[in-house]
Order: sequence, then structure tokens, then C-alpha cells
Amino acid sequence: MPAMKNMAGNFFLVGLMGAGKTTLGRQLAQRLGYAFFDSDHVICERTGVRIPIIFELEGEAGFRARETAVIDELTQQNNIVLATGGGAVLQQANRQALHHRGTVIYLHALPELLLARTRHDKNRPLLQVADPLGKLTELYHQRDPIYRATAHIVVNVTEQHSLQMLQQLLRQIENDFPHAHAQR
Ligand SMILES: Nc1ncnc2c1ncn2[C@@H]1O[C@H](COP(=O)(O)OP(=O)(O)O)[C@@H](O)[C@H]1O
Ligand SMILES: O=C(O)C1=C[C@@H](OP(=O)(O)O)[C@@H](O)[C@H](O)C1
Ligand SMILES: [Mg+2]
Repeated sequence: MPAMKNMAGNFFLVGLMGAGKTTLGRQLAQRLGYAFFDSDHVICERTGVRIPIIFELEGEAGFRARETAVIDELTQQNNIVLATGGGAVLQQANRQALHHRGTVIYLHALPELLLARTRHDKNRPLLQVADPLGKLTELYHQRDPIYRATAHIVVNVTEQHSLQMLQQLLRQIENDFPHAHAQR
């Protein structure tokens, strides 16, 4: 029953590193006139350090605990767009909060494209390895089924630029959830 799907008016973006969650999320929020949040940015603002430092000092587990707290807090708002970090769906609590408190959009992209978009960035600790394509392929196989199970909408990310991606995303939201942003 689409009209009931997203009473809170929220949109949550999930997907692997480099899919464009942060970029497209900001543009979607601007288009809808919604507030935009990125869970990674909120964590960095609150800790005062970049993500690699959190991984270094507290390990991935420490980062995940902070991520879960921030996602629980942010998803309780209304009329927001939230770009999550790629690993947010690993925690059951996050999957529940995202799925039930808004419309979840999975930006699906293949490892080769994700590599092209992340290869020069040092801010993603999980990809600072000898074989980042191998790592992205491994993460893709682990996480793709989880993203699909959590999402209400799957958008295929291609080489098209972000404004074209936004148009495609808006069309899919309209088609699949014509009432999804009725509270706007
Ligand atoms: N449609 C696009 N076309 C080309 N580059 C893009 C596009 N969307 C995002 N990017 C670039 O890809 C990189 C990863 O995007 P980002 O939004 O940070 O992804 P995520 O938050 O999913 O990890 C950034 O350098 C961004 O500028
Ligand atoms: O996939 C992951 O586990 C991670 C993705 C990152 O966010 P982006 O998906 O925005 O790059 C960031 O949360 C952290 O480096 C861990
Ligand atoms: Mg991001």
C-alpha cells in the first residue's frame, strides 16, 4: 500500500562506497526542500576527527557503534534525506530503523564503477588495501543481498552524471511510491 509506506516523508540512501549516496542525497534533498544529513559527516562533526582516525583509534566496531547511535537518532526525524555509510546495513538495528522510518533507496553499482570513483580517495579505510577492486567485489557479494532486502527502491547507477541520476531517481520514486513525499 504505497500511500502508507513513508508517512514520515523520509528518504534513506544505502549502497556501497562510491555509489553516490552523499552526492545524490544532497541533490535529492535540495530538490525536495528537505534537510540533508550524512551519517558519516555527523559522526565526524561530533568526534572532531575524520573516519580513518576513528577506525584507527576505536576499530571498525567502535565506528559501527557510533554509526548505529547516529542512524537511530536521525531516522526519528521527518522530511529528511539521509545518506548512510556503505556498511550501515550490516547492523540489524540499522536495517530496521531505515526500513520502517522512511523509503530506502539502494544505489546499485558494480565494483568496477565503484573503484573508478573511490580509487584516489584516502578517506575510506576499508579500501586502503593492495587490491581495492577485489575488496569491493567481496563487499558487493556480501552486501548486495542485504541492500536489496532493506530497500524499497533499487536504482541502477551507471556512468551518467549526477543530475541525470537524480532525474532517474525522482521518476522511480514517483512510479513506485506516488505518495512517498505527500507530506512535502
Ligand atoms: N553521477 C556521478 N558521476 C560521476 N561521479 C560521481 C557521480 N556521483 C558521485 N560521483 C563522485 O564519486 C565519488 C563518490 O561519491 P559519493 O557521493 O561520496 O559516494 P558514497 O557516499 O556512496 O560513497 C565522489 O568523488 C563523487 O564526486
Ligand atoms: O562501506 C563501509 O563500510 C563504509 C563506507 C563509508 O561511507 P561511504 O559509503 O559514504 O563511502 C564509511 O561509512 C566508512 O568508511 C565505512
Ligand atoms: Mg558517503
